[in-house]
Order: sequence, then structure tokens, then C-alpha cells
Amino acid sequence: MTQKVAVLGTGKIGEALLSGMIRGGWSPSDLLVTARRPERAAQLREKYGVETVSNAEAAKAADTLILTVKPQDMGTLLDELAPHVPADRLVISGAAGIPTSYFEERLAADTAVVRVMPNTPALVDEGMSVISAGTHATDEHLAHAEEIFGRVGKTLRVPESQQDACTALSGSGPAYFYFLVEAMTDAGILLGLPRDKAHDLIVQAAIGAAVMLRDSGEHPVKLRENVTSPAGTTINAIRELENHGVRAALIAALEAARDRSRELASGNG
Ligand SMILES: NC(=O)C1=CN([C@@H]2O[C@H](COP(=O)(O)OP(=O)(O)OC[C@H]3O[C@@H](n4cnc5c(N)ncnc54)[C@H](O)[C@@H]3O)[C@@H](O)[C@H]2O)C=CC1
Ligand SMILES: O=C(O)[C@@H]1CCC=N1
Repeated sequence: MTQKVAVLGTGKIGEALLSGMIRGGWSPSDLLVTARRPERAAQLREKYGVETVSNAEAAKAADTLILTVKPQDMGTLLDELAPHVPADRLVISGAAGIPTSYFEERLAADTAVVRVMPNTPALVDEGMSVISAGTHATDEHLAHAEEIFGRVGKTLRVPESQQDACTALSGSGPAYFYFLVEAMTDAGILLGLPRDKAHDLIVQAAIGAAVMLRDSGEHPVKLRENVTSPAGTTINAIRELENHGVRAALIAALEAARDRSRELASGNG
């Protein structure tokens, strides 16, 4: 398989991927991008030295098409693309909720489709991309998707039936941590700390905790117990978290995100 890759609908996720591919050594001359607005196309050309083309031109010229428009825009994009996509193309969707069958029904018979759920830490090469094969995608197609998305972080293959859950955990996941940092920084203000110091303390606690979760090999419960001294400060905070149902709130929140991913399946949202 040749390596010409096109990113169609280059917004936040498309640009995160594009920039990571270039950082990871992908030649800009092997990349094509499309954007709806001419100013956006000019910006991408200038910043990354890539060629910007129409969606139809991308479909003809690239071997792999990565579709990173909003789920609600996917139908329009596919209407525009479908007549121009030869059956030997690999089509990768980065959209939440939309199943591979949606693309297979609208593209030439036997088109290989791969569904990927990335996340925004791809911008700092700490992304997670969850990858599933459509009906006609082979191991080689999955490996090609891993080769692309692996430039911006880790990848994980899952059956497509798990994609909505993975979207709730991983695609949306960074937002929950930002939300927690925002709330804990407010707590710092309440406790009389300047906002910048409160922010720095909480962000470093988050980074330290994340690295320990990744590298220590310890279960999160054990790591939390190590912080929680008998009759100490932490257990008072934990009791309040439990009293306020934070664990149940998180479970309900992720279930709601999973349900919304399912609702997006039609592309109409
Ligand atoms: N933002 C996130 O954290 C994540 C987003 N996603 C998925 O990635 C996709 C994109 O999300 P964002 O990057 O956040 O949205 P975005 O709005 O930043 O990017 C979408 C881009 O597509 C362009 N576009 C729309 N229709 C087009 C067309 N017909 N031709 C060319 N360009 C077109 C828009 O102008 C926009 O720049 C969505 O499907 C979303 O579900 C997946 C994982 C994480
Ligand atoms: O909120 C959303 O729909 C997108 C998909 C996962 C993260 N952001």
C-alpha cells in the first residue's frame, strides 16, 4: 500500500493528527488536507507545508482517506465523496458514534472502512486511538491505521461493539480530567490560594498521579490508600466525595456519553 494520506475536514482532531504525523516523520508531500473554508486551507498550507485540495480530489489522489468532520456533517461529506472514492481506498472515520456500516452502505461495494476514536492529547503525542475494523478491513488495513495514529500516542484494537463505550472513556476522557482540575482549582481559591498557584499545584498533582498510575504497576486503590493516612486529611476529603456521590456521578456521566455516542450512529445526531 502506498502512503498518500488525506485528512478530510481538518478541524481540531484532524489538525492534531496532521501535526503529529509530520512531527513523527511523515513527509508533508505525502499528505493532502481538505477544509471547508479557504482561509482555513491557507492556514494549514502555511503552517504545515501540505497541499490542500477539494474532497473529490483527495478521494482520487490519496490511498487512505481520514474523515474528521463532525458526525452531523458526515452525511453531506459522504454524498460529496462517494462518486469519487475508488473501491481500493482505505476509509478511516474519526467520528464519534457512526458505525462502519454507515460508510459501507454509502461507498463502493467492498470498500475497507476502519473506525477510530482518537482524543485530543494527540496534540502532545499522548493520545489514545481506539481502532476497529469494518466488514472489509483486513489486518493490513488495521496495521496501516495504527501506523498513522501511532504517531500521536497509543493505539488499541477493539471489536466495534465496544466503540461507544471507548468513546465515553477515552474520546471524551480528557474533558473529565480538565473538569476536575477546574473544580479543584476553585477549591484552592476557596481555601485562600491565588488562582495561579492553585492551578499549578493541581496540575502537578494530576501529572504525578498519572505517571504513577502508568508506571508504578500498582492498582489505583493501593495508590490512593498510600495517600490516605489514618485519622489524616485525605480520608476526610474521600468521605465528602462519597457523601456527594462522586463515584456514582462518574458512572452515570460515562453511561450518558456512551448513550450519546449510540444516538449519533445515524450521522444526524
Ligand atoms: N474533539 C475531540 O476531542 C474529539 C473529536 N472526535 C471526532 O472528531 C470529529 C471532528 O471533531 P473536532 O475536530 O472536534 O471538530 P471540528 O469542528 O474542530 O472539525 C471539523 C472540521 O470539519 C470541517 N468540515 C465540515 N464539513 C466539511 C466538508 N464537507 N468538507 C471539508 N471540511 C469540512 C469543519 O469546517 C471543521 O473544521 C468529530 O466527528 C468528533 O466526533 C473524536 C475524538 C475526540
Ligand atoms: O464530544 C464529542 O462528541 C467528541 C467525541 C469524543 C470527544 N469529543
